[in-house]
Amino acid sequence: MDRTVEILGVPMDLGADRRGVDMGPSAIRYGGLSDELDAIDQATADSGDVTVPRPESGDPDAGDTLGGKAKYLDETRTVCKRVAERVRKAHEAGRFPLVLGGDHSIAIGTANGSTRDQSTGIIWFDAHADLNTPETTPSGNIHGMPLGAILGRGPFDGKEWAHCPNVDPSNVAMVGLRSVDEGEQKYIQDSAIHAYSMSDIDEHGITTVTQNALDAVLDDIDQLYVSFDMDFLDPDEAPGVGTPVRGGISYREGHAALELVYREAAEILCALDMVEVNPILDRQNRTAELACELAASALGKRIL
Ligand SMILES: NC(=[NH2+])NCCC[C@H](N)C(=O)O
Ligand SMILES: [Mn+2]
Ligand SMILES: [Mn+2]
Repeated sequence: MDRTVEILGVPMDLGADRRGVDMGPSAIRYGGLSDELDAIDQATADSGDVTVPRPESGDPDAGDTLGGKAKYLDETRTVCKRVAERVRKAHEAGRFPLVLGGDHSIAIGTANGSTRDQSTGIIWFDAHADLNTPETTPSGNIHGMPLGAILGRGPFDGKEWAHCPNVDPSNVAMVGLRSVDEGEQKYIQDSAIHAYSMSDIDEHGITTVTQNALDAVLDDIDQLYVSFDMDFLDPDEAPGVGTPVRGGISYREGHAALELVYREAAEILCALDMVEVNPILDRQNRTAELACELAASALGKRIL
């Protein structure tokens, strides 16, 4: 793409039970992200990391919980506002933000920094729906809530740091689902959001499903934001993630999905995040290296 890609790390692990995803941005950089992007002549600028409070310095259950269960909500709000601010500045400078996680709660920041005044579609590649709220969450972990927050579900409604009014559920598609909680299932049934599970991928193949997801959201939007949770992939391929779920996407399917996103929507892509890399659970940085390769596919890398 013509725009310079601005790499922004968010060493955040307050939204997940398992520690370690805070080291994701380092592992992805170490895994060769800028080399991968150099190789496709993609200009990059690394603007370092957003400051994130350490879990040791806070109490998960202290402070605001939006009337339900939401661990480290105050800290998460602070981090997401910082991410949004940095992402907004990247847009103002004409750059394309590539946000490295960190747990998936940081997507609240990417979305809020990207959708101020443009109607935005989202493709959410993930084993999970991440549609929970403090009222529906089984865990209290905010990385299970970012899409719920962005869509203003339940107590997130109208919260300025979280809810993105320029994202309509009918312009959001989730791809790769295989672990969905009861409250999430209800929202999927009752709202206009598009949901594609692993069963859909079994039946139709990743290319058709990704194309359907794109067709479903590309109507009437100015721009497209892609959020990529590494647990979309099968744990055999991506063992270094916080919440692995068997039965996921293969190596080639991962690339095929993102190559298609680039082919169909490069012009209107506005931001990408690569999240949930947990180096502690990884095997010789394989998951982080895969995240680098996949980011390159999303940004235009081709085999031939
Ligand atoms: N971004 C993720 N890996 N999310 C996992 C969420 C797991 C579960 N649905 C929860 O809400 O706790
Ligand atoms: Mn997930
Ligand atoms: Mn996720």
